[in-house]
Amino acid sequence: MSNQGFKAIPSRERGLSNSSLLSGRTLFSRTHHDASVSRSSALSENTSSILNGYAVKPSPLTILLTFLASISGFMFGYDTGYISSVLVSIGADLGGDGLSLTNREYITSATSCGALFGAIVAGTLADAWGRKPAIMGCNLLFIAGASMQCVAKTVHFMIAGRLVMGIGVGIGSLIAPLYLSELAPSKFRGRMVIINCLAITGGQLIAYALGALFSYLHITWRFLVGFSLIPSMVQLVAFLFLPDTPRYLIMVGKTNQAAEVLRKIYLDAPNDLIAANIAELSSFNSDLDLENESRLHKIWSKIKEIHTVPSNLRALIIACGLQGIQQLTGFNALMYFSGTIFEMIGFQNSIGVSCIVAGTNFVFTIVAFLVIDRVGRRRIMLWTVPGMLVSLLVCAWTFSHLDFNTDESVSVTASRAVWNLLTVVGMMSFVAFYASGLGNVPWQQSELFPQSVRGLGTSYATATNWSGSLILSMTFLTMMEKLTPSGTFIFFAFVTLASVVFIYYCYPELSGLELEETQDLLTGGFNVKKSVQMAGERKDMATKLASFQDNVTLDVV
Ligand SMILES: O[C@H]1[C@H](O)[C@@H](O)[C@H](O)[C@@H](O)[C@H]1O
Repeated sequence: MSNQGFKAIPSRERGLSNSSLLSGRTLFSRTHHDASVSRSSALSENTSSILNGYAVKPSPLTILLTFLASISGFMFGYDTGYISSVLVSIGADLGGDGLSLTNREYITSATSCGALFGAIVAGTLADAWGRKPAIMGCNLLFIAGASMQCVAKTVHFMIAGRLVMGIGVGIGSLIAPLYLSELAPSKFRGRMVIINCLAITGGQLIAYALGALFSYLHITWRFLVGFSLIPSMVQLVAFLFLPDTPRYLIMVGKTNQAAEVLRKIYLDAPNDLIAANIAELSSFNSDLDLENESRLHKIWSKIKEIHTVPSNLRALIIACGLQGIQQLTGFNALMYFSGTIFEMIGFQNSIGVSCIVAGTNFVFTIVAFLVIDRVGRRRIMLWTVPGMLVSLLVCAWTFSHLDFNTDESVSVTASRAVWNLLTVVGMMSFVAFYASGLGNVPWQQSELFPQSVRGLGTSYATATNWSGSLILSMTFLTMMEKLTPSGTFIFFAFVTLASVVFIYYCYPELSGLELEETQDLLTGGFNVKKSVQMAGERKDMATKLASFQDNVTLDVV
């Protein structure tokens, strides 16, 4: 097939934004006279939206890529999830009389430290090598890290294995949602990224459940770690045969390959439309302007671009803000320490109770999956984050009626049982509200940034996430001791209140927007009101298009 129709032209030669949208549109309408096209172009804004109309349901390739890319999410969840039961079962396997508290802390936080480092470099790697090689690179790190842990005989070697695996987790936590966002037709984008979140929470649940099962059956923890080798090998081998995202391929000028992938995503779309779409996407590609620059110069230009272009800076504030509040509102404290908390208030089976937290998290991620593209990111957040706030206050209140005496076995009186039950209900409702919104929406981060700084921007945001997770895991138990459990949960409630204000004023509705349209929206302000109005218009347009298609089908019949 000829490359002529969609030769990538540097943006400076063509002019950006609206004019480029026009060029794609005009090229398309000039070259295509199909009836279905003129009806779409009458209703749509750019070729991506027109293409979107052809994605009635996700194509087989889209489904395959979504599930295979989400293995990275599974690894993220499984690797952060199995450690709590491994720590309990290691005993003296790493030498000495068993693990000291400090060693436990080092082994646990090595993964978060590695992940923080991985997140910082991941965006730049993804831009330099491509999304697909970055996914394969993190598989190699998973495999190396897990193998090191399986054979570890000393604490130091175990920590090194956790660190190597952590770097893979950090890179994977950025690349999988980035890969999915760049691949997805915009009407499925939210759900496709949430499938990766389902894999994270599912991985955590499976790790907890297997941990409980293995310790019950007295199976060595090394098998629990070794199990993680299977999904990483599957993903590594599968990606040898799978493509990179069309947007990345266009970014590096491989337009023929991009066309091939687009054809498999939008099965019924005419070739001219795909050519026009590639021409349009190329016009957003400022990387072509830097074609002859050194790699270091390119990186520096991107760093400058993300801080000095106001719309990029706003995107950065939103992405880092959401990732920061995802962690600092305290969810992972429950994920990592719910067993400890429940033990403190007199529950016997702490691993079982931790499964309840992980299970609720997983189930409500399914709820988010079902509603995100229909209800919208902003609306979900404005409904669920206040719910988290109320649940945290309930927990603070019930904690104040409980005696946190870890040394004595507490006899369970009737009134204590009621407070215990209320505490569990408060925590489960906190987790449910979290998982329906804040647990997932921040991972839609890629849609905030334009192609040229998408890798870098998501690196900042993912690094914020891992820093928050590290801070929380290092301070939570101390906070419980110094501020009291009620005080700690009131602190989280304050952070949650501030988050509601942040979301209300700074987070526009991005559902249904093409990735290239976000930059326009964030120009001149956060434009929250305008975004809500545009979301309404897009919904109307989708309804009109659907009824138009129905009528055309009826006419044809
Ligand atoms: O989105 C995920 C998910 O909510 C996980 O359950 C949590 O452990 C992660 O920190 C978070 O990033």
